[in-house]
Amino acid sequence: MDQIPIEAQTSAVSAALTPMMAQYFEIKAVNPGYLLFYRMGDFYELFFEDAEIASAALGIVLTKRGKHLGEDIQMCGVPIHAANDYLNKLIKLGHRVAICEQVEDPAEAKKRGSKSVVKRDVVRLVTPGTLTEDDHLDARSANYLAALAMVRHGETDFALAWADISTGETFVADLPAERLADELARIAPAELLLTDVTRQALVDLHLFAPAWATIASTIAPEAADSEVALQVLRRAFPAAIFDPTALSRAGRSAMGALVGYVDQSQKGRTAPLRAPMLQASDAVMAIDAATRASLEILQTQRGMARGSLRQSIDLTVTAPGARLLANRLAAPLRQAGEINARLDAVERLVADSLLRMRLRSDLKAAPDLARALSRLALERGGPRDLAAIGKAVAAALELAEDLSSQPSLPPALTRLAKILGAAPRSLASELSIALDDDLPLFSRDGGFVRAAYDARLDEERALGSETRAVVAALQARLMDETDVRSLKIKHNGVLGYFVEVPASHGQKLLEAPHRDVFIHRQTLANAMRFTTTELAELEGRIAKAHEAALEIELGIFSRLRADVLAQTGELQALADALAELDVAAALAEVSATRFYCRPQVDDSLAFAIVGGRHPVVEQMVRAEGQSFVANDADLSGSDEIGGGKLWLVTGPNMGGKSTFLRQNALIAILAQMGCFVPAESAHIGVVDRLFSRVGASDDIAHGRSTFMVEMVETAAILNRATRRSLVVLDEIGRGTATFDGLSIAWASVEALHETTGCRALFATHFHELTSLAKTLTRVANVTMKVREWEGDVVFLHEVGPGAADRSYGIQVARLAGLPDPVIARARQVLDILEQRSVGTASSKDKASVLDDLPLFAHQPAPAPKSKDPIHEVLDAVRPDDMTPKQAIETLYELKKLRDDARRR
Ligand SMILES: Nc1ncnc2c1ncn2[C@@H]1O[C@H](COP(=O)(O)OP(=O)(O)OP(=O)(O)O)[C@@H](O)[C@H]1O
Repeated sequence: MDQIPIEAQTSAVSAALTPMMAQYFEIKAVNPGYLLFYRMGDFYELFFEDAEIASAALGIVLTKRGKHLGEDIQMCGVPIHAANDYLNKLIKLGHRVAICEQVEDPAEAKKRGSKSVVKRDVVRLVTPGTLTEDDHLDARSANYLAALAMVRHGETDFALAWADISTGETFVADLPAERLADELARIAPAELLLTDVTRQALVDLHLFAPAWATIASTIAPEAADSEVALQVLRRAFPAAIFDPTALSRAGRSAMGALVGYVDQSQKGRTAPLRAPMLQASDAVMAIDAATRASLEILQTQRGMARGSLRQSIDLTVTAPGARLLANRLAAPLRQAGEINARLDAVERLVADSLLRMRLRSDLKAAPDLARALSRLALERGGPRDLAAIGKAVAAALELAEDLSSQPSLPPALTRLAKILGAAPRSLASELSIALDDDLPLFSRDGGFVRAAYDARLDEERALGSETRAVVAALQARLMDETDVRSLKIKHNGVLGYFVEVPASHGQKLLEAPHRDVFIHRQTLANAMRFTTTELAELEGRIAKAHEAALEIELGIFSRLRADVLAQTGELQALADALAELDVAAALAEVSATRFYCRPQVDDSLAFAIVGGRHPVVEQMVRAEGQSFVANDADLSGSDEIGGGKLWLVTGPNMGGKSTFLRQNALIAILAQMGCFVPAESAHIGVVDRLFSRVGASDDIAHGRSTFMVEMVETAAILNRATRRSLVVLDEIGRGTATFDGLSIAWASVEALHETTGCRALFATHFHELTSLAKTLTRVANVTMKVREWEGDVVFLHEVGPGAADRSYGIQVARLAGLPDPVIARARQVLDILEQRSVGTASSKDKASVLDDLPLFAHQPAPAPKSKDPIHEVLDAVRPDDMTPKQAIETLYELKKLRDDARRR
């Protein structure tokens, strides 16, 4: 546990308990639901229940000090210098914190009487959705605050507004109830604001997802009132850039709640929220939460970045680029025109590797402009943020130069070049002239303005250093006068400047004649410290010069800050352009280095992939020195033939079905986000909704079994998929009795084919389903090829026409290490079951055969395997006796034997 000196925490409490507690309760009462960080000297103190919560969460000592209504007051505290870390921990655990500062000098309070309490006020509410500091944020992910509003007028019932106050991005969308879950899964807000009434309505409609409970923050009904919202929004955005009446009532209400909450949390400071972008519901590919999870788009099902699509293709070189890439992956487009415009930019950069390299290298010099700008606007920024803005502008100008010399740029890149070229050059040069190379984090620390930038500042600084020379001269003189050669003038935070002599010389200075000059300050074990009137005077002069210099620096800081904020709009546009260019160059880099191809994207119902690969598994397989087997998929259809094709995929476990299914869904996502795809060629008619259920798992936490989850999700697909959708389903119906499962799978395939007409891949172990291809015209059977070799199964990972005749379940079980007796027994049972189904025995006989099957005790020993040439070689080998040359030759021999066996 962290130990914080208790005396330091408690002295102030016992000194003025009652009036201070009164103040504490007053502040606490207006900030319900927040842990109150109550500033006392160098600590933030927490009391009562807050103290219990914080001490448990942070692992810090809980103390008791003083009494309130006869009860001990629980208390704990965190030191100011470490407060950020503690705050971070609390927010990550889902707490909300009110920061209450002393807002007057304690000396002022004393003037009102010795018992007066220093005035305090809450200066900021810190919640998961309102973070701005780099320490609290993941640089490469957005941090959204969302507000969900409901207006039950029969028109648009729900609207969602969301913003990242660390960058200013703001969005609003009207949403039908059934799309709420999809949108929230896409945006993944850190905090969701809603009223109790809205929450209850969602619960009643069975729309309140359990996961939302952890991010929900309740707001008062007035905060979401659509009329109040109008006023809030008119105050927040100039009429020229945003007209709140253009929003639906629900939209207004959501935006009003969002802006109101941000204002309240920042206590009078204005977050640089941008005019909200209206999101049309048909602009992006609909991908529900289960599909996102199953395809592991932004993170794996275990919540890890490693292994996700995002991690695999994120070659961006800036944090804003990484955030934009994640947003694009989460929201692939639906308009072929827009998709192709993005692809044009990528294609241009794929073709010109020199340009791509230059852009990526120049982009590296561009810091996170949007976040620096936001911190400056919220008065939380320092000199480094100013410098970041200057550097980003300089990088933008450099990039504009790179692009301007290029012939035949596609419109998307021309647009970016134009925005980058318009970056405020004079601002960047002013910032680079003004700011030093080595910068402190806070402006209050001073020392960040370059020499020769401001004549008055130089003067004060010179005065400061001159006076330091005077101190050195004084030291030399005192040395001579006292004849103590080891006399030194030193400085520390407690005493300021002082004269120090070794203890052995101390007595001399306490006596005449020196005692008239030297005033004793402190005696240490081996030194004695003094001051002199002259030294105190000098110290005053140094402090004054330092103060004057700091004041000038702070003046320069606020002027530069104002210059920057005056150009907020232009700088935000610049930040967008930098991020867009980074994404285009990164996607081009992925596409070029991994041999992706440009997909043909149009409004047809095509889905023809030649030589498709799984973007993530391919990387993993390659890392292990193996090669990935490319596979074709053709689900293309047309309205004339009633929709797209449905492929029934059979094959053993581990055969590569899931990989094949997922890779096609991921190829659709990559194409529609504007990236090349891992294939030799791809023709994709825009997919409106993507559904993927691959490897469903149970949801015990929410009381739903595997089978129930699977059925709920299948229902969602059958009800919501359209002819333009792509559906990827794995083993529907496996979680129940065979005949029930088969019937459900059968009926689902029929429904997808007859009613929906979507393009679909349907993997199954029910081989009976493959007969559907005979009756349903757009259904085709494909299978994952395997080869049997000496009782083992070799997976070729190759998709070919036809249906699997066997499941190879027992071979896979053996590979997985099931004990030999169990495997042998399984083979016996399988033989008998297979005989039954072929019908070589009467049913009575079959039943009795099964009854009579010997159990483990009587079963024969597993048949000896035929001699394996590889084992023979291995048995003969004695590594200790081999030379390196012999070893390598043996390795070649083994590999050849394995390859020969495979070919057999
Ligand atoms: N096309 C491929 N090329 C190379 N290796 C592959 C390919 N497809 C799959 N694999 C490898 O095979 C492993 C198993 O694949 P996958 O999980 O897709 O099989 P499956 O048939 O879906 O099995 P299950 O039904 O048990 O989930 C993968 O982890 C991967 O290492």
